[in-house]
Formats: sequence, C-alpha cells, structure tokens
Amino acid sequence: MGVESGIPCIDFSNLADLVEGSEGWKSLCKQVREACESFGCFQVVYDQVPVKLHEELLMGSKELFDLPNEIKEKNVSSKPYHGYIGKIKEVPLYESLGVHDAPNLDQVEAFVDLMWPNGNPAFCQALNSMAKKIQKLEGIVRKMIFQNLGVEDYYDSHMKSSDCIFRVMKYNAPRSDDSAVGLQAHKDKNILTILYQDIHGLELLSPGGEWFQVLPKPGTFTVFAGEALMAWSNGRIQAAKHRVIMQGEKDRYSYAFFSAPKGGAPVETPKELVDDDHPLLFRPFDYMDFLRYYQANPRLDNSLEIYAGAV
Ligand SMILES: O=C(O)CCC(=O)C(=O)O
Ligand SMILES: [Fe+2]
Repeated sequence: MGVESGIPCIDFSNLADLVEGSEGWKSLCKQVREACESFGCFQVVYDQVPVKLHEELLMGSKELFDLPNEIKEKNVSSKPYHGYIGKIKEVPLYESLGVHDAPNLDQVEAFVDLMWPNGNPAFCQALNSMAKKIQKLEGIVRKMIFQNLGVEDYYDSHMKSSDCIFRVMKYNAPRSDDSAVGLQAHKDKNILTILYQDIHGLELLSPGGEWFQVLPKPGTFTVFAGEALMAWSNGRIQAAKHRVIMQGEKDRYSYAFFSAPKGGAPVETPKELVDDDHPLLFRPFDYMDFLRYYQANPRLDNSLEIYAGAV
C-alpha cells in the first residue's frame, strides 16, 4: 500500500492576478516543469472551479452510473478508449463513460440525450462547464511547460492540433472476495490528464519505485503527463505510472480531462529539443495508431518504446 505522498503540490490560487512573464508566473512555470520532469505528475490548487460545480458533477455522475447497462453501452465510439468501458475481467470494479470534445456544448447535449432521452439539463450544464474550466487550466499548464522548455513558438500549433476527451469514472467498493485493484498500473498515452477524485484510491509510482497515495484535497486537481508529451519533449517530460487501489466500503467517483493529439497530426519532436546530448528518442507517429497498438497490447509495459522508439 502506498504511503502519504511527497508529490509536488503547486498553488495556482493567485494565477488570475499574475501577468504572463512576471516573476510569479516564471516561478510557477519552473515548478510545473520540475514536477513534470521528475514525477510526471503534480497536484494543483485551482480555485477557478467552484466547489459547487464539483458537487453537481459528482451528483450527476452517480445518476449516470445508476442508469441501466444497455443505456450506458449506447456510448460508443470508433476511437479506442472513447466510449463506455466496463465489466472488464481484469478490473471488474471499474466503469467509465467518455465524451469527446466536452467543452463543446453540442457534444455534451448529444451525449446527455443518448443517456437521458427526457433530458438532464443540470448534468449537461455541469459537465460542459467543468470541461471548459479544465480545458483552460490544461492550456495554462501546457503553455508553462512549453515556455520553460524554450519551445513556446510551437504552443499555438500544438494546441490547434489537439483534441480532448472528458471521462467520468466509477469504481465500485470491493466486496470481501474482490480484488481491491480499481485500475491497473498504467501510463496515460495522451498529452496531459487533469483529474479530480472524490475519495482516495489513486496511487503514483515515484521515481524511487515506491507507490505513493495521491490524496484528494478540495479544490485540487491531479495533473499527469502522458506518453505523447513525453515523446514530443524527447523524454524531458516523464509519463507517470499510476493505478487505483480501492479501500473501504464507499464507491469511488472521479473525472478527468484528457488532451490528446488529433488523429492525423503526427507526434513529432521539435528540432530544438534534439542535439548531441539529447538524441532523438522517438520517431514521428500517429497518436490514434499508437492507441490502437496499445489497445491490442495492453499489458506491454513499454508499448511506446516498441511502437515508436527511434533506435
Ligand atoms: O480514477 C482515477 O483516479 C484514475 C483514472 C486514470 O488513471 C485514467 O483514467 O487514466
Ligand atoms: Fe491514467
């Protein structure tokens, strides 16, 4: 079992008052980059999301997962890991539903209409509003990383060639004969993941090889760097391995915003990040193809290295 964490916690509370490029801004950029380089993960205190919105989304998520399976299974997608996921043999406690491009109200309405033919405006509003707010946070974190890596010129085009998916997740409390594993250890494949958990369960593998608990704190998100960002940054940013271990008798809910490269836009390391001291680690690759490869080989620990390793 993991122990109380030493994961960096970065305070964005006074971000709204900070001018980009000011000393305060630069100090946050440095903290973000250092956390991404050493842990591939950090917690961020972010007060731009009202507590009430978290509560509304969690309440709506409970209603959502209480819907009959045949309704939830209508959430299908041709893209890997985008639709309903549940009843998986290895992780029977886990269930999740994905909404592509959730900052776009039309997308959320289409999802809500599918789940609740008689409508659920409160959930629709909460999900869309949360997705927009986290999208903004994601953009800030990504900008800080790019600025600190000295490749800010790539920021606008990188954002434009990105996509996103919002996932709501439920983990049933294990019965006495169930395994406590909610989600197996994995690295996210995407660019950045910004996650909120209602109760504990999330654990992170530290650089020293120890599992740490990532404890939920009100108003605090957990940010993970994914393998697409790791590859793009030529290995400067780490993708953190994490898992969910259930404890106690409560069901657990979480939700996360995943930014990812658009299909067709290759993940390609900028030349500025390649030199004699940093030889190219990954050849350019298509993210959707990589995701399909991972889906076909989910237990491969080093799927990115095998799929796109440059040597
Ligand atoms: O539910 C959580 O806390 C973690 C979810 C996660 O790691 C994922 O969906 O990739
Ligand atoms: Fe994950």
